[in-house]
Amino acid sequence: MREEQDERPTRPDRPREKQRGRIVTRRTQMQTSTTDQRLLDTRGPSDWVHTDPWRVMRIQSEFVEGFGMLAELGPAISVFGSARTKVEDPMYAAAERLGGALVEAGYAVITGGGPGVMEAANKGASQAGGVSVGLGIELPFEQGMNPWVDIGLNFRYFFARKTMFVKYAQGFVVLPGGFGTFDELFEALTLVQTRKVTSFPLVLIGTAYWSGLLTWLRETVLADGKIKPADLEMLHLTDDVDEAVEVVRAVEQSHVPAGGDLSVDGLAVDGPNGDGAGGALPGGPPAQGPNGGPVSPD
Ligand SMILES: C/C(=C\CNc1ncnc2c1ncn2[C@@H]1O[C@H](COP(=O)(O)O)[C@@H](O)[C@H]1O)CO
Repeated sequence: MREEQDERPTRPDRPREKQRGRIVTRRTQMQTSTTDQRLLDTRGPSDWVHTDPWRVMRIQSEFVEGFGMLAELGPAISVFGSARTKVEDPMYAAAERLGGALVEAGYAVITGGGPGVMEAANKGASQAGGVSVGLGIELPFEQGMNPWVDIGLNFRYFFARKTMFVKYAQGFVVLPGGFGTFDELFEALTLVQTRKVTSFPLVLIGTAYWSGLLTWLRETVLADGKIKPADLEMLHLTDDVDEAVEVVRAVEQSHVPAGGDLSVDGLAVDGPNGDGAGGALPGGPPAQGPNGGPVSPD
C-alpha cells in the first residue's frame, strides 16, 4: 500500500514536518507510525468501531450497496402493510393479488422483506414471474427475509432503507398496517407535499381501514389549517387492486405530478364515492396540484 504520510526533507530554516493529504504536522504532532501501520496493527483498543465516524462509514455502505443493487431495477412499486397480517386475512390475499398485478403491469415489487403483507406482495410478484425485492431491516426480534424475496438486502438503519423505497419506486401502494406502515406512508406524503418527489402516486387499499384516518385528516388536520385541501389529494383510496395498479400507471404514464389532475386517457382516477373528482376523500376537493397547478420537477 502507498504511504499517505510523507516526511518532508529537512531544511535548515524550517522544522521537520510530515504531510498527510492537506494536513501538515510538526514537532510533537508528527506521528511516527505510518497509515499502513495504524491500519494493520490490530493490537490497539477497538472502541473506535463503536464511534460515530465509523458508523458513518457503515451508513455510507448501506447507501452504496442499496444503490448498487437497485440502480438497474427498472420501474418498481413499493408495497407496504402490516407485518402481522395473517395468511387467512383478506388483506393477505389482496396483497398477493396486488404483487401479481403489478408484475403484469410491468413493475418490480419492493417490500420490507418481512412477514404479513410484505410476504404476500412478494409472493404474488415472484409467482407472476416478476422481480420480487425485499429490503429487510435488522430488528431486535429478527425474523429474516420472507421466502418469496428473490433479491434481498438487509439494512441496519431505517433511514437508509427508507431512501431505497422512495428512490427506486414509481409509487407506493399501502395496505392496512401499524406504526411501521404509517411511518412509510407519512414519510412519502411529506416528500410529495414538499415536492422532494414528484409524479409519485400514493394508493391506500382498504376503505374500511383507512377511512377513519382520512376523516380525521380532513375534519381535524385540514379544518385546523395544518394541511391544504390539495394535500389530501395525494392519497387515493380504493378496495380494488386493479384500480390501485391503474392509478399507479396513470400517474406514471402521464407524468402528472403527484397531487395533480389524474384524469388520464379517459381514466378518471376516482375516489371511493365514484364522483370522478379525482380526489381520494369522500367529499374532498377536485384534483389539482398542491398550489392549484402543476408541479415542475427539479
Ligand atoms: C413485528 C413482526 C415482524 C417484524 N418484521 C419486519 N420485517 C421487515 N419490515 C418490517 C417488519 N416490521 C415492520 N416492518 C416495516 O414496517 C412496515 C410494517 O410495520 P407495521 O407496524 O406492522 O405496520 C413494513 O412495511 C416494513 O417496511 C411480526 O411478525
